[in-house]
Amino acid sequence: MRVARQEAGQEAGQGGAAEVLLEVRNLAKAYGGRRAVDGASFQARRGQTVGLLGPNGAGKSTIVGIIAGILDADAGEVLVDGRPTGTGHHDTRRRIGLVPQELALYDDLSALDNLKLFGALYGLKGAALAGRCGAVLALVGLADRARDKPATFSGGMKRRLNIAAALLHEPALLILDEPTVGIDPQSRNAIFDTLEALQRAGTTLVYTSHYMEEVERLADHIVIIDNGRVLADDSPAALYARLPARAALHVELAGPLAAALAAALAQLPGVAGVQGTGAALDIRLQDGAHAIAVLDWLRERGQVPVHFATARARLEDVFLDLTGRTLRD
Ligand SMILES: Nc1ncnc2c1ncn2[C@@H]1O[C@H](COP(=O)(O)OP(=O)(O)OP(=O)(O)O)[C@@H](O)[C@H]1O
Repeated sequence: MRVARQEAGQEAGQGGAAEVLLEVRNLAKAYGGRRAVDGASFQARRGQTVGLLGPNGAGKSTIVGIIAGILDADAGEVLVDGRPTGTGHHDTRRRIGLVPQELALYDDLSALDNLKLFGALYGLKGAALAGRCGAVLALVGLADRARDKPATFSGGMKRRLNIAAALLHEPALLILDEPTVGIDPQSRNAIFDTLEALQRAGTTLVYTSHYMEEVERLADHIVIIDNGRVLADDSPAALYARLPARAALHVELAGPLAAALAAALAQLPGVAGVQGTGAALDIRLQDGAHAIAVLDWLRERGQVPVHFATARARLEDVFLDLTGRTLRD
């Protein structure tokens, strides 16, 4: 998959490093007095998948709305292929497809007629429109449901139809705003299959999510957003390398741990942090070897775990380290 994406960049004539397709510079937007986006900058190279990761309210939808030209920024600019997007720049906007969080489908029309309607809005007609409708339905795995109405679809199937609609005009950049929220695992996998096919074809993707595991699976670059600001902008491997805690120990005790013991636990050598209250604790460790010493320390104080498990650190912990909060509080 990565090889195919590199080739897509090379076809664009850039040799090893693909050229920048999307450039977001110092975006800012406030609603009333509240800053939703506060000086956010990042790039997507051609053929790359950028994961925009942040908790609810971080500003992701506002950023992608500005990129897609459906919201105006207070400051900053968005360039696609070096040219501005936004009001009055229809040619550039045509290079972008947006799959919004809110579904935009007509329940009374068949899946195919929905697509014909969206395609007509992009100026497609006749055989070209029919061909694109067939191609995008096949890509999202809904070819056999073309004549059915979205009213009869599951939430995940509706979302796949929404992705199909955003692809009709063959955008170079596809933006997906939390496309898997509230859908069944089967549709989630179907969406990932579709996105991986698009990656192989060289489409640049911007994927917003508050699920690190999704971003980690799909993205070759991760931009972490909180309070409208970019906190980190790196490859998954580089983000892993930053983690001060490389392992985690989950412990369930017979009863709640006294506050004084919890405080002492957090100070033990090799312990990078303790989360959780009561009997269930998540202890972050500089490396997995410290788990034995921590378990011994607890046992010596009469705190024998009823259950424990160790795990390697997750990329999600990068957010915790940056903000002191989890992605999903
Ligand atoms: N139309 C609006 N009017 C007022 N405030 C808004 C509006 N849209 C967003 N906000 C606020 O701006 C901030 C950023 O919201 P945004 O929807 O961009 O975040 P998000 O990261 O996409 O979150 P979510 O995952 O919940 O959609 C939040 O504080 C939100 O309440």
